[in-house]
Amino acid sequence: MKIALLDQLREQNPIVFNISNFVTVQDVANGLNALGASPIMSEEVAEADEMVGLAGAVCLNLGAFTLPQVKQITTVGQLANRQHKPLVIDPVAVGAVRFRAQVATELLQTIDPDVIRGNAGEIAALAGLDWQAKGIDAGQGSGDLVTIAQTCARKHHCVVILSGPTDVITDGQRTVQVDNGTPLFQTHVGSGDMLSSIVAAFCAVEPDTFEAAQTACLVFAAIGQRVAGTAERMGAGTFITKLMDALQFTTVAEIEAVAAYK
Ligand SMILES: Nc1ncnc2c1ncn2[C@@H]1O[C@H](COP(=O)(O)OP(=O)(O)OP(=O)(O)O)[C@@H](O)[C@H]1O
Ligand SMILES: Cc1ncsc1CCO
Ligand SMILES: [Mg+2]
Repeated sequence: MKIALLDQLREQNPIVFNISNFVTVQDVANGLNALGASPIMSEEVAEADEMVGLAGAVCLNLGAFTLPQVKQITTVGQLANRQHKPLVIDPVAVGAVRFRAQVATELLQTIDPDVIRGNAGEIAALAGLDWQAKGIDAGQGSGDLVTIAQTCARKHHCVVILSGPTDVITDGQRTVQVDNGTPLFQTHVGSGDMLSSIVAAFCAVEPDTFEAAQTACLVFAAIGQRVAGTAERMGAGTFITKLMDALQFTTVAEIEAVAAYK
């Protein structure tokens, strides 16, 4: 685990090009910015080539697309592949909505992501395994999470992050599990979207995407865990405010002190 990559990220301040959703776009921009990356968003396909060109990595969030946006998302993904920029996909609610699953499946036939980041319901759907997803949430299932993540990684030939109380990060062969975190993440819609964009930021500074992905998960979850530990009864509003502060100020040493992974 290369936790020191956080210092490298802050030093390099990589540009991360995000196609976000209208629900969480501001969290994604401010989360990246607070951590030390440089976010940029766009909805216009005419500037896609230039945008991908200036980015260190690209994150495509499938949270609330329209059909014209699917065209833009596909073009941006293809440009990222062509320009050899790391590409992260967040397949929001593909386990709960058939239309989304169909669009995501088609997208994955035309572009090659470096990382797919989703919760159990989303990753199980892309793995083709049984699970009862609930809207944007993970939902219920009885399958083994490591097996689900590995199946998805082997099927789509990329690194997969299955996030939740424990994050599973795998390239289909190697697997790491991050136990840090706090249930407070679930009180803020967009925690997952922030994580996906932060994974892209780490991919921009570390060519080994398996290393980048696991470090991003550990850094984000450990920072949230430290925030949760600062008050006995913290609510959703305070958590996100303090999380933004902590993304900015938490040091590598402070993360190393709480890091829990196997
Ligand atoms: N119960 C939990 N305990 C500890 N950490 C958690 C818990 N649930 C989620 N997390 C953490 O929250 C972050 C977001 O992951 P999550 O799986 O909730 O994403 P998501 O379902 O896509 O969220 P959303 O779509 O609402 O943005 C990750 O860092 C994960 O480790
Ligand atoms: C609530 C919601 N609906 C579509 S996207 C989104 C935010 C989580 O990605
Ligand atoms: Mg999500």
